[in-house]
Amino acid sequence: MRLSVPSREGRLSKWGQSRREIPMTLPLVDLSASANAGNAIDAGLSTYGFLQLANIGITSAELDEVFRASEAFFKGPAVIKQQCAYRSAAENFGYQGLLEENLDPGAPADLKETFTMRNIVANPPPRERWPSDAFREIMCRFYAHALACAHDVQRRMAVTLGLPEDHFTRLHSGQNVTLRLLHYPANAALESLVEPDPAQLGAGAHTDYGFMTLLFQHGVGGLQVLDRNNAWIDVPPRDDVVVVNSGDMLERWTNGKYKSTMHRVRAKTGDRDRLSIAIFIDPDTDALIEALPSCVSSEKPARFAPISAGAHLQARLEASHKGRFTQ
Ligand SMILES: O=C(O)CCC(=O)C(=O)O
Ligand SMILES: [Fe+2]
Repeated sequence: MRLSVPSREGRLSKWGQSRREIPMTLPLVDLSASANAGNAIDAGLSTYGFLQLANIGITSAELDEVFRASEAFFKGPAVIKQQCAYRSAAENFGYQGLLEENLDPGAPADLKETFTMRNIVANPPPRERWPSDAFREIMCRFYAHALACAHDVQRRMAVTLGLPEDHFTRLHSGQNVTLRLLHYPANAALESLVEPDPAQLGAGAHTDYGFMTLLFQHGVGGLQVLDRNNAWIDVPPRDDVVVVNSGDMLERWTNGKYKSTMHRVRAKTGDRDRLSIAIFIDPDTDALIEALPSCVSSEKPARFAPISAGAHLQARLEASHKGRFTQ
């Protein structure tokens, strides 16, 4: 089954109407300090679809190790990148180079390169698809820990929504949970490789596809979130927080209560490359996403038709590939 992807204009105007103004600083929720973190997460995702979480359980040493491996890979030889090349949306694993993805399918291709890793603990691709054994071990360890931390957040969210604690975790085994390293080269590097279109972005405007995304930035900014006045608000990098945003499926699950907010990454114009790490917490393929009874009432009838998570993810990934990967 293929799902249609709304046009860029349609999506922009839809979010333009439903979102609140985004403050200069996103809400910050400290998981270790607040017994009511679930309520604060609920407030942030209902109001903005974005927030910052502190003390999620991942240490700066762990993050540094992943960022170091990421930097070494992206700086490394093209032959290794090609050995790990991305093959298909169905597999959702491997290296994509500059201009190989359009997160906004209606805009020029993204000025970034990525290494994507779906379901790598339960079902890792063979050894020869990885840059090295050490890289694979670092990524698998980080993936497992990040998923455990995300499950902790999901348990708090379920309780706040009046659901059994495991309501979301049991549908997020890892089958579609995806770790992604992203590299946005600075201008100098870009100019030597491609001729940038002035309208071209690091990552085109988009909403995320799944339940939620955890995003670690690393000193160099560029992430922007669209507010209801159609202004792009910078999300400055902080080493001590993870940015969390709700995706399309969580918006549907909560009947629009939690927003799947449009965001993008500016093209790098400074002299420093940007690195980020995203973990897409996406539901298992057979999960049926339909509005939670507690989010539907006579005043708020169900706004979205039920969908299968797998079909939605596949359709959005394929739209961003524009026929580049056909295997
Ligand atoms: O790299 C970033 O800061 C954001 C990337 C992003 O939004 C995505 O890959 O969905
Ligand atoms: Fe995103």
